[in-house]
Amino acid sequence: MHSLDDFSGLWISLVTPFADGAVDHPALARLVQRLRGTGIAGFVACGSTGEAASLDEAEQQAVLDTVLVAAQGLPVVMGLSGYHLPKMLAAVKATSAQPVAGLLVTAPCYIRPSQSGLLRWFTDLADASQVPLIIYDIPYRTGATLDLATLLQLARHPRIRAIKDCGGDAAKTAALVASGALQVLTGEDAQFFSTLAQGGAGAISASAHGHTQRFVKVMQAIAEGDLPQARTLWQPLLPWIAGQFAEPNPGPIKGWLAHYGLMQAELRAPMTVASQALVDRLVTLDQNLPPV
Ligand SMILES: O=C(O)C1=N[C@H](C(=O)O)C[C@H](O)C1
Repeated sequence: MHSLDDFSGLWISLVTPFADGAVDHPALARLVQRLRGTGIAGFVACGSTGEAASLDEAEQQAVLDTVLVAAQGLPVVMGLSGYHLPKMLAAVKATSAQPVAGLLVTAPCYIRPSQSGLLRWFTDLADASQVPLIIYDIPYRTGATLDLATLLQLARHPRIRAIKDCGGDAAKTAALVASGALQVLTGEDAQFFSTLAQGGAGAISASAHGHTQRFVKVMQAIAEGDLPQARTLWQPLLPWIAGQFAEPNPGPIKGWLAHYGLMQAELRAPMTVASQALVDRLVTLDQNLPPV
């Protein structure tokens, strides 16, 4: 699967399993194989949920290789983040030459550029890429806020197609969806329903590693205009989603996956495993969910 025009649907922002300090490639491949037939649109490798910040370049490439093989043709988007423009340009060039559907790219973290600096950053990266870019708007991680006007200007670039919206600004989300300029994918799992109901294109989600078919069915019900059915499926999931972010992501989802024997609950420092109390709470919530 190569470059994609349409990023709509549910994308799983994959965790990176570890075993004894190393990337656990067999567990990663099993996870992808387990999820690929659930009705999702595709996978994101090396997002924030994938602990990309703790992987060196060779490990990131190896994760991408494993996901591309295991996905068996389902689209794969690669996460890229940094604050050194020449290094980012090199990473964009090298990664976009591979069979990825797109790149998920953050604003530069820590340095807090102006809006014109952000415009330049994303334009330079999009110019260097052979595949579309999804702007990963996450000011609470990067320290940089992208204004609506900046995003609308970026949307004019032929290779900037979508936004992963963690902007925390409901008015900006609504205006972006209404503009039709970019496909809006929520990156805040609790806003899955509201983004889709407003006409957003989908989600890039960490928590949808679990109860994936329920997420997909909510999406389908909204697309069919069946809001009562969508609400019935969605509302019982909310405490579970809140639990997934009650401690730093991806500790809870890794703990939950480990509880079901799908991988080890291992993170790289300074990220930490979820508390046993939280994992127990998530498992109890699983048991109380009505069937889909
Ligand atoms: O890695 C991601 O993509 C996601 N990251 C968010 C975060 O910053 O923790 C959460 C979202 O579900 C997906």
